[in-house]
Amino acid sequence: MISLNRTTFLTQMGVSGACSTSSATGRRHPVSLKVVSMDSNGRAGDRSGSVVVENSTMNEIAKAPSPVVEVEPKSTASSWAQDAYVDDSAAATEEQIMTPWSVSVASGYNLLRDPRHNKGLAFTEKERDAHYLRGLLPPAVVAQNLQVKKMLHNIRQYQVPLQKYMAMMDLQERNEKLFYNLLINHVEELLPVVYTPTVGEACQKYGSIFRQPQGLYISLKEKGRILEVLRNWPEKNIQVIVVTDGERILGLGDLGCQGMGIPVGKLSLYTALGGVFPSACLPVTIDVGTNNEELLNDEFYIGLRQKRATGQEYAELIDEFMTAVKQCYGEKLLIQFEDFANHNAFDLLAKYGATHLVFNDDIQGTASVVLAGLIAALKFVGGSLADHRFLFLGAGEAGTGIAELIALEISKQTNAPLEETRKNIWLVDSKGLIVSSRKDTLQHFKKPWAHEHKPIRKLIDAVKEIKPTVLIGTSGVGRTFTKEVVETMASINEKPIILSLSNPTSQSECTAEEAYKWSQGRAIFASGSPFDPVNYKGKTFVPGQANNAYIFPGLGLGLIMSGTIRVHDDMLLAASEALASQVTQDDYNKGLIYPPFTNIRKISAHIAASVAAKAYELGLATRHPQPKDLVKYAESCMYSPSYQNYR
Ligand SMILES: NC(=O)C1=CN([C@@H]2O[C@H](COP(=O)(O)OP(=O)(O)OC[C@H]3O[C@@H](n4cnc5c(N)ncnc54)[C@H](OP(=O)(O)O)[C@@H]3O)[C@@H](O)[C@H]2O)C=CC1
Ligand SMILES: CC(=O)C(=O)O
Ligand SMILES: [Mg+2]
Repeated sequence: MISLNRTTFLTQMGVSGACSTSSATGRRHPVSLKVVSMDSNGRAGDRSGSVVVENSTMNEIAKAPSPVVEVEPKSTASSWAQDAYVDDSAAATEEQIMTPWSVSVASGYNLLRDPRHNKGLAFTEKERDAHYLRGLLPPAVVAQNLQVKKMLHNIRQYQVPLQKYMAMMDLQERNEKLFYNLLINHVEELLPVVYTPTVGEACQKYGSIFRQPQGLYISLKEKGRILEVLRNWPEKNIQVIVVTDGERILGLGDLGCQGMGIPVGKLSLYTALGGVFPSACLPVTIDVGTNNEELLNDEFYIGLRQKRATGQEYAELIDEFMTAVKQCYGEKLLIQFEDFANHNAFDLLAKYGATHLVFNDDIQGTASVVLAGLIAALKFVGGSLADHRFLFLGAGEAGTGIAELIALEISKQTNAPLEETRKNIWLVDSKGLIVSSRKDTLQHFKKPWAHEHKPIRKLIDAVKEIKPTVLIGTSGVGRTFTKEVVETMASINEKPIILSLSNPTSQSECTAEEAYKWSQGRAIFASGSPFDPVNYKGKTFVPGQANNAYIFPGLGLGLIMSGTIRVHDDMLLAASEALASQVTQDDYNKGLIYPPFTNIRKISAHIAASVAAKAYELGLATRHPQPKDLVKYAESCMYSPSYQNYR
């Protein structure tokens, strides 16, 4: 049995119009949300409580009275999306995974409560008649753009960012298309609401603001039953999972189960910025406990109240998860690891990189976005990457990930061995400069950076000694780029490149204002979380946002649309080059090394096309034939947040 998304199934079955049917009580009433689920024996049962279809087979369901059908616009996009959803040849059979098969058919009261299909006041008169909505809505019929205007107005009324976040999450749970229309069309204003910095505060307070669950929670309680848990998710055709175990949420540390805000936020960017269909996205939090005492003692904490499981217990749960999702969703499922602590992150990437389509956003996505910024920054500082010296504060996932990709790019450009190109890159961790005398005590991911040098304890001394042209903050500790550090960078360089990557804003190594003021307006500056433009001595400086959000949506789209089965470093390099190529002269004139997020869908299409092209070149793409114009193809694949007409 193939699995279909709701719309595809209904369209293929040729069903249209609304209908009446019998409920469990025998009362005739308009079909409301009908959710038919099948057990392993092919029997269907009710999952909504509104309509029961017992002992039905697929054919019987197909013959069932006609439900509401979305009329898909005739475009390549919808055909790609539908193809993508039905193409689960690599996935396990229904019998193997015992997944209940579900079809939702919404009308009437339940249609208004189905976020994927709800249009609120935008339902037309015809739709109100056809779908049993008469009387359930006030008389006004409004266009989607007016709804967007109203929501934006309402959100702007909130002074507290967390309230804006909650309003956005409520909207996502109420009317998905309106949520995405609003986010896509006001991305610069709303990205800081659904993403960093506000999502950080939301995770810290997730328990107390918890209303409607989002995403899938897999805790130690579900050990041995993960396949069964995946079955409870209403969508079967998942193309991308963002998963965290909550141990390193932004620079805020261990937030346990409350890290869920991150996969939810990242996946909403997959859709808004990269055009991946929301129904194909699955946010997951793996809860193995938390070592955060404050949360363990918080009466509103939503996770397991125990210390983190480690070692074999941890590994077994992750392994069961990785096996189950591949079995359920197939080999082409993209799994993005997010905000794991570094003592697990590198090992998970190495282990599953060989068997799954996995990608660590903190290590690889961050590396790709920073490399893009550095390529663009060469316009200001001249030379090639090989001419520069790099110093990092922070030698974890982000720091060593970026360092390695820079070294790889230089190695490719100069044909110098990787070991050689690493020598211009220095990292400082919490114990000081990473040098060879520390090698025996270093974690494995730091060892390649242990160069010959006398030990140096403090960042400022490392800056004076190494004389970097580029200073990158990946420490997760705010205000560590002090006045002295920035001034020293400015005394060494005409145009010092300073990137404060740590999130959220409170953890940024310095603010935009500090970077410009202390460097007398000479710094090329970008930060992980957004800062407002700064006025210094009558001139306006616009800081860029060096955040992996520029990369992962386009990278993910490129992998998905080409049916790629493994991530390769060359794809990260291709993504960097594609992003850097999107910085316009106008952006350079403003001092920017990243293009504005306003054009992000176009940028993502270019990134997706470059990644897909690389995947085809490497023989890792499985979707054939290769589309002629990959940029156009990527654009045509993207989810549209405009309402569809219901017959
Ligand atoms: N802008 C972006 O797109 C991204 C930003 N980030 C941000 O980067 C930060 C770090 O993330 P990640 O690399 O995953 O975290 P890790 O925990 O893997 O690494 C943190 C590193 O910082 C070092 N460190 C901690 N405190 C200090 C200090 N006071 N002085 C010097 N070094 C210190 C640690 O040292 P030690 O090893 O000795 O413990 C470690 O090497 C986070 O704030 C995160 O939000 C992450 C990914 C993407
Ligand atoms: C942006 C991001 O992934 C982080 O701060 O962890
Ligand atoms: Mg992250």
